[in-house]
Amino acid sequence: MPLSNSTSSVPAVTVPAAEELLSQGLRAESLPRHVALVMDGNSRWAAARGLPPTDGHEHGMRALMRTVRLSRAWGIRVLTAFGFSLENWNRPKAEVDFLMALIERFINDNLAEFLREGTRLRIIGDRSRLPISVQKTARDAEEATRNNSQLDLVLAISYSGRMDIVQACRNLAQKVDAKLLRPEDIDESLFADELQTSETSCPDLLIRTSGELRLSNFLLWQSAYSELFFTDTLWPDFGEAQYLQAMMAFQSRDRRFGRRKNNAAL
Ligand SMILES: CC(C)=CCC/C(C)=C/CC/C(C)=C/COP(=O)(O)OP(=O)(O)O
Repeated sequence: MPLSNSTSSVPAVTVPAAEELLSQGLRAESLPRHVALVMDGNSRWAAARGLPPTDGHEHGMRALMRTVRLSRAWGIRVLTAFGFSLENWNRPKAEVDFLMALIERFINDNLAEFLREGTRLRIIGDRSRLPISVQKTARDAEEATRNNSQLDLVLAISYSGRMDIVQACRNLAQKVDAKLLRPEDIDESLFADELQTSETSCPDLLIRTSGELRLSNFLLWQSAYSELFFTDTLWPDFGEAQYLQAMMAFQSRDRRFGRRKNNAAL
């Protein structure tokens, strides 16, 4: 099942069908439902070629779209990608401006494909800090794709996991203050309902590229039981081979969620 060519500038990739996944040693029925991505290493990729960081981000955008297409073809239901952290606002203005324009271009260039292929786009993070045109582009794309159900593509932009936890606490405190809730009513489920990810399941697999071994403030609450996969590959080089490797690793893990295997007695 080769993936159809799209109208965007990103080259199409060849995507294996379920039988091909099997031939690669993957079980199609136990792929992760939700994959989270920390797309790290764009600047190092560019520096290694004597290019400015912006070139790395440009190629990083292509790698993201390759990953979106592979995810859709493999039947992964949610892909959450860390596109810009709250801390990234401290980067040089020219790089920030470039990234904002890139995010807007990513949405505009791929909206037709999202609509055609059933991808729902959602943004999490502090969108009030985004340029007005990015806010509008994001809002319009979210509205246009809201009934799509093949793949949820969640872009974390101006995002901070800690900040999301803080704003959830504030919301709950206000509800307690307004006597809509008692403190003792607050449990994990009510708390998760206040997070920006309330509509989404927690990631089964979290991938970070570029050899860094940390979460960097990404999905802190949600990654409690995510399987972590780290690769030295720099994000712009992330492609089908690396994604398959992450899937293989995921399928080799024993997910117990703190329980004893098969509830075996001592
Ligand atoms: C949402 C969207 C359209 C994104 C496309 C572009 C993209 C992948 C952006 C990620 C931005 C980012 C700060 C990456 C980390 O690379 P880095 O500059 O920190 O690289 P380094 O670790 O080598 O310094």
